[in-house]
Formats: sequence, C-alpha cells, structure tokens
Amino acid sequence: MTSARPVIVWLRKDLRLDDNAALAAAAETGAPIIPLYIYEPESAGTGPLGGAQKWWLHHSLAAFGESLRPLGSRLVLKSGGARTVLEELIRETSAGAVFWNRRYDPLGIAVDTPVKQALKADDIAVKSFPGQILHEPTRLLTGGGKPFRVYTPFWNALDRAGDPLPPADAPRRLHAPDGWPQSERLDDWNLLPVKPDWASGFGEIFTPGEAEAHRRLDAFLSDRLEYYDSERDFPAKDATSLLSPHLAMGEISPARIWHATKGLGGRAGHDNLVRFRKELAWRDFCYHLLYHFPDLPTRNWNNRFDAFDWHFDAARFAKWTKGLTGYPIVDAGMRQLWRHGTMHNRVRMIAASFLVKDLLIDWRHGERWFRDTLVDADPASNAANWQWVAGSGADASPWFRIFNPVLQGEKFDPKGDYVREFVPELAKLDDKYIHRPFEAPADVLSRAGIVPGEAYPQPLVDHADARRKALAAYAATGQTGPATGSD
Ligand SMILES: Cc1cc2nc3c(=O)[nH]c(=O)nc-3n(C[C@H](O)[C@H](O)[C@H](O)COP(=O)(O)OP(=O)(O)OC[C@H]3O[C@@H](n4cnc5c(N)ncnc54)[C@H](O)[C@@H]3O)c2cc1C
Repeated sequence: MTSARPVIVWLRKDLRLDDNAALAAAAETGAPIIPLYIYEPESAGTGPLGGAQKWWLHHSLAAFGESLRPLGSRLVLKSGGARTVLEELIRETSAGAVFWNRRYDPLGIAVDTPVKQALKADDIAVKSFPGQILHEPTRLLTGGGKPFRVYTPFWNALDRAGDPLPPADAPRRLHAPDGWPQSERLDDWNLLPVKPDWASGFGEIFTPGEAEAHRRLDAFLSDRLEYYDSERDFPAKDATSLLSPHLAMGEISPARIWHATKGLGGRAGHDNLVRFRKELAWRDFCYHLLYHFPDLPTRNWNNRFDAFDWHFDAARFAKWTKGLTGYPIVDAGMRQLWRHGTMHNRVRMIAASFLVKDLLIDWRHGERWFRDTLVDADPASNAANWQWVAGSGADASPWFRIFNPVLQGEKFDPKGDYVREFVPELAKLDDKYIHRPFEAPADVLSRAGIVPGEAYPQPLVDHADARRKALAAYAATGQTGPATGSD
C-alpha cells in the first residue's frame, strides 16, 4: 500500500524501457506508475496510421506489455480521444501526474498542447521529455536563429553540438498502483489484417519489439558497419541496419544508437561511422523541417510547384502500386513493399522518381501509398523524402535530375539479384537484359520462359519520352534552374 498518487506515463511512439525519459523520471518519483497507451482516433492532417504500421503497432504493444511484467507492471490500453481518456483515468485512479515523451509532428502537437493545458488547469502535474530525435528541433538553428533549410549546414551544426543526451537506463522496477484500471484487449483493436493476411511476409525479416531492435543494432554494428559507406546503396546486399521501423515506433531511441556507435570509428572506419551518423541525422533533419514547416506532408515546400501540371491516371497509379510498370527495378521495389512492408532506400528513390517524373503523378499520391504500406512510415521522413525526390522540397534533388530506372538498376543491382528475388518471372533472364527485358531478343526471352507482355508487362512509358515530357512540364512552371526553397 502506498500513499503517493500514481503517475500516468502516456506512451506513444516510445514503446521501450531503455532510454525512455518519461518512464525513467516517473520511476524516480517512487510513486505508483500506470503505463498507458491510447489508440487515438484517426484524424485528418498527416492522416491515419497506415495498414502496415498497424500490424507493427499490434506486435510492438504486445512486446512492450510483456517487457513490463518482470518489472511488476503492465500496459493499460484505452481507445478514444486522448483528453477524455486521460481525464477519466485520472478520476478513476486519483493519479496526480501525467508524463510523456514529446512528439513533433503537427497532429501530435495539436493533440498534446490542449491536453497539457487542460490537465494543468485541473492541477495535474504534466511533464514532457525529449527523446524521439537526437536533438530538440529548436536546439539547432542557423547563425541568424532560424531553422535550417539545407541539410549540410544542419549536419555541421549537429556534429558541432556534440553527443545527444546520454541515454537513460531502463528502470529495474515500476511500483504498481493499488488496483489496476481496466484495460481494453489488444485483439479487439483489430490492428492485424485477416482476410487476406497481406502482412504474412513481414515476419520473414521483421520482429517488432525493443529486444529485436537492440539485437539488430548490435548485429549491424558488429557485422555491417564496416561496409556501410560502400555497400548501403546496393539493395541486394544486407548492408543497412533495418532499424527504421523500430525507430518509427520508438522501440529504440536515436540517442541510444548514436552512443552505441561511439568509439567504433577505429574498427569500422571513420567514413562508415560518419556516413551512418549522417543518415540518422537525416531523420532529425526531416523532423526539424516538419516541426518548423508543419505543412510539409501536404503542401509543396517550394510553392512554385503549386502550378505544376500533374497527370493523375488511376490505371497507371495502380500499376505502379502493384509493381507492374515494366521497369524491373521499380517493380521489384514496389513488390518488396507488398511482401516485406519495406523497400531499400535506393529503390525508394528510384520508384518515387518514376511515379513523379515518368508518370507525372503528384508526389502526395506516392506519399500516401508509402504511408499505408511501409512498416517504418514516418510523418517526417516520408514527407521530406517525397518532396526531396519531387524537387519541391527543402534542399531537394533538382527536378531535372531524373532517375533512369534502367541505368539505376544496372548500377546498383548489376547482377539483377534484387530483381530476381522480387520479380520471379524474370528470374531466368540473362544479366544483360535483366533491367531492360523489353530490349531482349525473342530467343533470349523464350529461353527465360517469358512471353512479352504476358508474364511480365511492357513498359508503361518510354523513359526517354517521359523524360522529355517531365522537363517540359517543369519548364511550364517558369522554373529553369535547380528548385530552391520558398524563402
Ligand atoms: C520516397 C522515400 C520515402 C521514405 N519514407 C520513409 C519513412 O516513411 N520512414 C523512414 O524511416 N524512412 C523513410 N525514408 C528514408 C529511408 O529510405 C529509410 O529510412 C531507410 O531505407 C531505412 O532503412 P535502414 O533502417 O536500413 O537505414 P540505414 O541505412 O541503416 O540508416 C539508419 C537510419 O537512418 C535514418 N535514415 C536513413 N536514410 C534516411 C533518409 N533518407 N531520411 C530520413 N532518415 C533516414 C533511418 O532512421 C534509418 O533507420 C524514405 C525515403 C524515400 C526516398
């Protein structure tokens, strides 16, 4: 029996015990702790949780709930509007405080700010903590005190800022309240797909949960960091960390990852270490942009793109989503997305460029599709990267840098291993034609068991022709040079 009023720790995208500042601070109070997850209603803005991430969330919540048990605690699940849920739970449990780790997306902020004000007005202590990104989005600013719009100076500032806060250790014990409030049943939230179970392939490569995030980090640092810089762009190689979905759900903190890389420059090579940290810093940069420019997921950052003459074509879009464009590297990427809920970064760039520049379909359609299908869907990284590819974003790749899907395939998947894995109907095609099956002579196709246009589609567009149209559409917006920011 304890006399202190309980502290509610409201968990969101931070389903971890390690380096969870809100949970650690709550544990230090010595008060009983009620870990709470609220399944908030779907809303507009950056949009609802995608199907793939619902799958991840289900397993992540289950794993986190299990990890609380040895600490003498459990996870309380509630659904509904955050403010209503919290106020009811406070009444029921006489909790005196609510702690949480901050979120930086506009939807999250729009929920958290009024909740904080309402609870404080009711004399409830509210404390929020950092941890979702390496540095708070207001910490790194230009010399003029403004947000960064260009990545390299952002990285230089991040590098100069030194290490992020040291990670907080996982609490060893969490005091239980005198009585546990009723929890909803995870299964009743229906987060998993049933008929059909399109997520069955996700488990081939992913296991949601904090334990797996740490295992993956350790394996990456010991086996793959030393090749990271030279091999990270080759989708058939197992050369990247695959930590992004764990980061997206907060099963591991970026600060924990950063600190784990300290001192590895000698063994793994300085260039590899810096390259990996720079990628982590891209994630921070995306959040920096989203925090300071909250319209990032929905509006062209460079408003000269508002006049762009997009050509949405439902049939072409459907073929892109299904991996039936006739360009093997694009199709392999889109099918990897269906099967594994992820896509290699290099291929994301190629597939996104194809949608936006070859098919002239507005990047927002692609952003929404990725949001629904990626297990690592993230409001900041997804929006910023789509705008980067489209040329409409901050520090973006210029519009006229149009990826050639054949040459990109030949450069980054030279033997076609990646294509063969995800586009099995091309598996027997010679290396020479694996990225250009539409140029293969009839006897080569027949040896590979391919009937043109049947087993595998003809290209949706001719790339050279599509490129000309894309450049003309760009010129029609009055832009002639590299797209720059809208300041
Ligand atoms: C069109 C497009 C959409 C994308 N959408 C998302 C998304 O919704 N969620 C997401 O996490 N990433 C997104 N990315 C970025 C990137 O593709 C993934 O972060 C990366 O593929 C994850 O694999 P990894 O964990 O093995 O990365 P690693 O190479 O091991 O990199 C380590 C970590 O750095 C971060 N990172 C790496 N590259 C980027 C990047 N370009 N931008 C931001 N962070 C990066 C990730 O958190 C990643 O886990 C997108 C990229 C493109 C081109």
